Amino acid sequence: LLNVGKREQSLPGGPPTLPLLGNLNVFPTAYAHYKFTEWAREYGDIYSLKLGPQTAVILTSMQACKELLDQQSAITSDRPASWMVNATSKGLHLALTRYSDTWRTLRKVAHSILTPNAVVAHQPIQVAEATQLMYDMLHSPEKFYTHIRRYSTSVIVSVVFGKRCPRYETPDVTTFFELVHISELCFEPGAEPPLEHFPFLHYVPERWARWKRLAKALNEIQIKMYMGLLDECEERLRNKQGTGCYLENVIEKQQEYGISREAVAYLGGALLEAGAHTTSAFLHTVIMCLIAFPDVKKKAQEEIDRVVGEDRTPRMEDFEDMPYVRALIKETHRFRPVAPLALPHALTADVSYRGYTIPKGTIIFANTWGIYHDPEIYDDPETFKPERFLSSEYGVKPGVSDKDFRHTLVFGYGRRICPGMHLANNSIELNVLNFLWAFEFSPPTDPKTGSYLPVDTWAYEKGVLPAPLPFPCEITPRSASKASMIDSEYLAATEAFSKFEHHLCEEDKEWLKATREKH
Ligand code: HEM
Repeated sequence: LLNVGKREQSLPGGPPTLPLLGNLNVFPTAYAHYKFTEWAREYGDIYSLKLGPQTAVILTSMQACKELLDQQSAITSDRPASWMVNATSKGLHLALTRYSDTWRTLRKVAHSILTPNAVVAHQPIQVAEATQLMYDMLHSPEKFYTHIRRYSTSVIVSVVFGKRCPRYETPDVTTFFELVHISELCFEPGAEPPLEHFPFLHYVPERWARWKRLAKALNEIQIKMYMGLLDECEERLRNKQGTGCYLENVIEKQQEYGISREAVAYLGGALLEAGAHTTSAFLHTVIMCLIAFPDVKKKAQEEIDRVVGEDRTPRMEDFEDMPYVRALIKETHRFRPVAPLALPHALTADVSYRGYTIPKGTIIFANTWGIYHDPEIYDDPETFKPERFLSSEYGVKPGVSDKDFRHTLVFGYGRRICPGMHLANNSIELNVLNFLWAFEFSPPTDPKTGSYLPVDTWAYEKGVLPAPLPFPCEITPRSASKASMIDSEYLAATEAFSKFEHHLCEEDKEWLKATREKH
């Protein structure tokens, strides 16, 4: 017991520890990336924390992340042992499950739809949904925040489960965001006590154990939603109304893949959970930056006006001709990374690194936020400046080596790197082009003075994947001809939508009929 909480000699240094607790008394329970970054400036790019008997190591340089997580990925690709993960998804959640045969199978199956080539097949529905997003923002701009959430959910539910969500009020969307909320509570650092180390906690009755109640609530909602969507896929296949969606393909090859029906449902659910909230959080941040930094918006709009002009809507191919818009997207990832600490990795064997011995079972946090906000690497890192990515490939300041950098840093590390990044990039590129082409974005004005109100670019949710908190924004079409083009393109998208509309509820069908008849 005397040694519990004490930092072993072989570990990298870190904040002073207390007996038994280690650093638990100072471990941040919200916005952990800020505190981890503050400690990195004091203890260096690799330091350790003791969470009772558990060790965690925090990496805050590209060199350490590359050498440990990318190059030694055979032993650094586990996830931390978690009672919560088992209780909520029986270890079948691709993003959270341990590095095991189950993970390998799920990852292989997921990979088959998410390669750069495979995602091309899903572009028509992505383009159609992005058109609806413009349509929604045109007709009810005050609800832009939820329109974006609807978009990102509908794209993944269509691609994965073959069913779209035309409204934010569509039951699948509201259920999903309820699920995301409970899930954030379940997986916040500190939500679950160290059950592996203090097994007696397993016996705490549910009414006193918040973690047990949260797990139960999450599990119930996941099972109901994912199994329901799987049932609908099977019904469409039986009725020969297949959409070509991902789960329909998996169901047909289920025996070949050797995975259970429950695992198929959880795989779909994991893709939805990992893909929808991340994409919408990024798009919200883009809009926040456009209103907070009007000079950037102006330059990006000048570029899109030059390349696309007034007479047509943007196309994916236009992106290649827009270096400034590309730089804007890279700077948004740097300025407010969607996953500031990626997802935690864990070691399946002891690792020797820079003279330290880091034991098997250690949790590794890659501090993407700390890397992207390091003043030794980026000139004025707290300023939003896409130009930095025009003057150097990775945006680093002159004289700094960028040999360890890669553009996929925001998507994580090693064997756990995000398998959905190509699908995500298509959504990001398409919508950023559409936003800049179609709309004028500005902060609300003070009714007394008429001047713009300040935008708080720090107002983010708590959690592992913090999204901007809802914020006010004035959105108007850039011209009347663009507004009417958006209406007609929305109508033209009806065909691309139709095969994903078999299982819509009555309210959705009525809403669609009404909006289509209007034009
Ligand atoms: C802006 C959008 C996105 C960002 C920034 C993002 C970022 C990330 C990050 C940082 C990780 C953790 C990697 C690690 O552990 O090192 C991750 C994992 C994952 N992402 Fe994404 N992601 C995005 C969109 C998507 C989409 C659209 C999908 C699916 C359709 C997806 C599916 C997954 C899955 C399944 C994992 C878990 C992989 C595993 O543990 O093996 N993500 N993502």
